[in-house]
Amino acid sequence: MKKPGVCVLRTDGINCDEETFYAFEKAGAACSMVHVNQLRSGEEKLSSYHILALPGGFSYGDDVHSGKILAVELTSFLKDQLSAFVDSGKLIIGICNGFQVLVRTGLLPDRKLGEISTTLMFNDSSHFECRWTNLLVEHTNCVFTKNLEGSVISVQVAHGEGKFYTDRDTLQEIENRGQVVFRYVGNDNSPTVLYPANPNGSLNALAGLCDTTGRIMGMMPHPERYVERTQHPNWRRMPGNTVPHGFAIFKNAVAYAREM
Ligand SMILES: NC(=O)CC[C@H](N)C(=O)O
Repeated sequence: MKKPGVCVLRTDGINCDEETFYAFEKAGAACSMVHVNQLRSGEEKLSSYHILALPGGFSYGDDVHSGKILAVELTSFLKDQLSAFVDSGKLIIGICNGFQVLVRTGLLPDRKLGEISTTLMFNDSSHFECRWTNLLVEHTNCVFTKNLEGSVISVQVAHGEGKFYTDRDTLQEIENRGQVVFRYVGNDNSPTVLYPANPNGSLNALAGLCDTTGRIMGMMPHPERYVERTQHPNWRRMPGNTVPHGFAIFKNAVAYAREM
């Protein structure tokens, strides 16, 4: 069976492309590193792929606002390609900087290119947060978290601008439509807005969300950093058959794409 194709999008400052590439290849996809300029020149086309992966990092050095410049490239030079990709029902995952890009294109929360209704802003702690966090996986129609619903997973965060923020009505709509996929949880496994379990102060402890189709998902934590047991600091004390928590997200995406 032909492997689903993943476009791992690169540009200046992206630094989690290699791990994202590795995670999707391990999950059974055929990945390509594609620089945004290759899409802009026509050398590469989004339509050649089943999944668009926006990796983490510091695209364009986080100048203006983290993810902003790449978001502008996507909603201007690549608007038609991106719209066609979304309308064809394909998958998009945005991890950390990639999530910041997705909210600044308007693809999240409502697939409205160019209409920004939410943001990821500076952490309440006012500094870069880089450590492991625990996330509750909510019951949603998100393709990436199938069969993970109700579980608590451990995933790393590494960001300076991770606080999810929006107006009260938009937040209520996101909640009412069941678009919140991940929430930061404390030691009692319940969602918290309290530091340090919530590393940035995100409203409603929101760590990731999807659009209403469940095919576009963005999250601040890095699942690609936990697709091998030995990536966890306690791996020596874990059973040999431990399934790394981040891996299921990539496996779900590839399984869905195989059926497309
Ligand atoms: N790891 C990342 O993708 C970081 C995203 C962004 N540069 C921030 O610091 O918030």
